[in-house]
Amino acid sequence: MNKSYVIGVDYGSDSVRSVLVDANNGEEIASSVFYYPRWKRGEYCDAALSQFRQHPLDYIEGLEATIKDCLLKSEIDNIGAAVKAISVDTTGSTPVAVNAAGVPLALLDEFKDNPNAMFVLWKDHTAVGEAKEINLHNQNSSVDYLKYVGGVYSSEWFWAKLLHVFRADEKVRAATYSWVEHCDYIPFLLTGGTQVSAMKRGVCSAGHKSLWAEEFDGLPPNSFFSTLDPLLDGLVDRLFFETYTADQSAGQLSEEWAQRLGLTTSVVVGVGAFDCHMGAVGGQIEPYYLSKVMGTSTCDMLVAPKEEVQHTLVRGICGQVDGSIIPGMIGMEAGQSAFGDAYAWLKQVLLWPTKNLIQDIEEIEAHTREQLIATLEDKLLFSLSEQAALLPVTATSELALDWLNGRRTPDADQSLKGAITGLHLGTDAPRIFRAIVEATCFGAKAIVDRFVEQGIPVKGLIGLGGVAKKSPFIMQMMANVMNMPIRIHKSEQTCAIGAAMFAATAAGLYDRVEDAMKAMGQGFERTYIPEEKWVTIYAERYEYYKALGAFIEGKESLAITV
Ligand SMILES: Nc1ncnc2c1ncn2[C@@H]1O[C@H](COP(=O)(O)OP(=O)(O)O)[C@@H](O)[C@H]1O
Ligand SMILES: O=C(CO)[C@@H](O)[C@@H](O)COP(=O)(O)O
Repeated sequence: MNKSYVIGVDYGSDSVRSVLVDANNGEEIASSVFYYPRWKRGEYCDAALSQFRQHPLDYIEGLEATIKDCLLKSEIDNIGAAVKAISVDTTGSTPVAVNAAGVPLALLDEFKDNPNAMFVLWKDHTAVGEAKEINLHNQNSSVDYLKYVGGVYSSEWFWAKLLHVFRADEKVRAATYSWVEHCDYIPFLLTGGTQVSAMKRGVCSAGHKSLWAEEFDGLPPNSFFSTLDPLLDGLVDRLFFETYTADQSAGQLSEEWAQRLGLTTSVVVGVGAFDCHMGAVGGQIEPYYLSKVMGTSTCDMLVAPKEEVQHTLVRGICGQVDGSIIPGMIGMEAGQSAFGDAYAWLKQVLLWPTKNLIQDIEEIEAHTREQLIATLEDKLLFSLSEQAALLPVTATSELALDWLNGRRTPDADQSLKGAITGLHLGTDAPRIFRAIVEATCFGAKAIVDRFVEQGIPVKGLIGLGGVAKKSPFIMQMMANVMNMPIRIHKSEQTCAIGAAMFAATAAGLYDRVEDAMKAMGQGFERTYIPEEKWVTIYAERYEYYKALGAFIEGKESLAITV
């Protein structure tokens, strides 16, 4: 029997990963990773301003390189003809300004080095002011357009970002015809789209970030946006009306891309969606289980049958959208803006002297310096975890707040900041690390609490993503803090595998993505069980965490009024 293969492409924050998968059983034949070169050099970004932009060429080069690499590594004869479909997931909201042909402005010579003409990465928070304005504007609207996105609009999302760019850059504004999400752009590119008006937009990005809802007959009307800012007048008519679930086809591979990749034009390209949504499917999500994709940030995904939850609005999450994860079910998303990024921050602080001062020590040869830095970079989090695991936890241990990149859920507010308290002369690096890890676990508990308070039961936890796989220390603490077992999925590339499952469904190899999930899912590798002896102290400290959060929030609003 001829085998069928599918490709899943997962665009993360730092790299794009592709997997070539046997569509019958989910066996991973090959995988390939490409780190965005311009992003790695820190180009077009300014962390102090929370500006994070990505050049479309980083994405396009990575797409070609990883898919070709997978095909080459597979060593399967005539593999090009056996690939049936490609699906793509990306971070989001990561939108870009495009011309009428759907070309991101940064691909035009005039804008090639202009960060405002590039993709505005999910973690770019330059639009904090615009998000606040959208929230106020909605309060004065006769229709609550934020009801399906948790009642609060975030600076991480589509409208806040595009309004910010329009205000900041007149030239970009004048050249813009429409705006598109990264996850909708890549399928459009692969299918050779030439008119942005014909681009198939996914319901996932549209519903969670752009305020598209069936109840509103699509996006909010032009009057909502033109009264927010006249610069937005008319834009909504150049965006989109229809949306599609990710099990549908966006078209077939164009002649140009078939040639570039060594595939055929009969390859089906699936409709795109966000990484964590496809990741939840790759990680075999079940109704009312919170699938936690734990990487740079977390995305906490939950599905529930439509008939059971369609009248329950959950406040303060990142949206509830019909079909955003599994077609036919309501997909709910919540998350933390910094999870692994909080550990990465501490790592960078601790490595600062090594990275900076060591350059001046002539006695150390250049390659030894580089080796030393690389080794420390590799080992630091593992070794901090080992030491932190040995520490006692008491009511007075150092306490931290995880809002280093603002707070996504509950109740998005990206202007909030992190904090560490309870420091003393005995506080060392492992103790600070322990407190930060604990804070990220408390942040995760606040999300579960919010779902439960709002009438959505959480029956269990599924752990996915880099941190879930790499850190037994963090996962055990998560189980202890939550007082709930957490099952870790086997898959190393859950998001890309999820994309491959959607590709197989879009190509018609399965009727429903649930069937693909069953046939291609890799199962779970281990479960962390709460340790009785720690549960009580974490429950006590969680109350301190909430009090610290309330204090910091109160202090900030005081500072603003002063
Ligand atoms: N040993 C470790 N312990 C805890 N966190 C880690 C460890 N190694 C890497 N990380 C964190 O994992 C995050 C990257 O997660 P990953 O899922 O690989 O990427 P992405 O979020 O781009 O999909 C980084 O923020 C990093 O700080
Ligand atoms: O916010 C979303 C999706 O809504 C994610 O794309 C974003 O958190 C990025 O995820 P990563 O942490 O890079 O895996």
